[in-house]
Amino acid sequence: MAHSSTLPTIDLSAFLKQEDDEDGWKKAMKDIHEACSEYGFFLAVNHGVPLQLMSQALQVSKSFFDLPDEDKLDYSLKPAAATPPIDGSSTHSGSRTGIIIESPQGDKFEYALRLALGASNNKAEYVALLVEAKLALAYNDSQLVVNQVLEEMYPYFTKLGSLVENIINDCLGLPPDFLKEYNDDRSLDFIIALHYFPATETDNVGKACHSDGNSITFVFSDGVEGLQVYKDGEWISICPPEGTLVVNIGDIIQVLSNDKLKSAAHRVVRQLGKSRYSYAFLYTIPGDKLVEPLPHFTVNKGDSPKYKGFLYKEYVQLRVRNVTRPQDRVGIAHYEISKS
Ligand SMILES: O=C(O)CCC(=O)C(=O)O
Ligand SMILES: [Fe+2]
Repeated sequence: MAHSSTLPTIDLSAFLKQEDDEDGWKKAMKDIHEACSEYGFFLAVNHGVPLQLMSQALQVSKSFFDLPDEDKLDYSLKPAAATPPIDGSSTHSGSRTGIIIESPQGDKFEYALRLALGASNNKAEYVALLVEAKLALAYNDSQLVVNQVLEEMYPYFTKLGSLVENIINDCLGLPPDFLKEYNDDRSLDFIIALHYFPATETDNVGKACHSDGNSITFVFSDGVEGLQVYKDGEWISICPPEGTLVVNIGDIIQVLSNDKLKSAAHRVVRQLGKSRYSYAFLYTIPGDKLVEPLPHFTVNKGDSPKYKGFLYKEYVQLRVRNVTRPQDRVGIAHYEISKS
């Protein structure tokens, strides 16, 4: 297993090529299992997303975020106009307005809007877009350029999400297609283009320490460092080479697997004098799914569940409800069953 910035780098080509490569396949499975149990993160190469598309996406993102704020805010949905926030308070984080290019239609959208606002409460601006809502967009020139690239990227990431989910299914020893059948609706997956501002002398928080609330996340960035993963009391800086994807397990998989796989804490630290651009693709599950430790990892093995069950949408709402009060933010520990 190669290590880059101490995170394992895994070659996914064995899963993507036509001809059989049983050895490559077995090795990658073993490496992914180890990485996801130990770090909750790995780096992926030969992942099937065209490298040229990834670099084009970063270019497009830079030109979009370079627009004057007034122009960008024209594309922003005002959250207050969308719906009253869940707890009656403002969902705006205060420091910057999230830039959401979206069409305000239906629950799914509003849910995703809150999700996106909640996910980025720090010194970054971002464009978030639901995979399935893209067709409802009213295009204009500036949106078009971002959207074209996003649209082109979706099928690759959706395919990759399903591939990695399947690998995880097999790593966990679940019945074939178990996770695929559980996670059978792609409409809440979304992609975020992020722009982190340069750090100041007094503030370098780009994204505060968090674990991802979804199922699996894929991130790529412009080579400026910033992402850090927490492991054994230390922060590991991750700066993957261009074209490499950062893949991480989210809270859902951690709960389903009763902690067999890890949803690791991570953060983004801004650099002095440098902007940083990244994209995150969030593979989620439908909001009405019950998330609880599966019997395969509890009763069937004589182990106690480590979490109470919950509906995914309830968890999302809890996560974003206190976006203005970081001290009240809720993470997966909220559902932990205490050991005493
Ligand atoms: O920008 C990054 O590198 C990571 C973003 C992230 O952690 C997230 O969107 O959850
Ligand atoms: Fe994250």
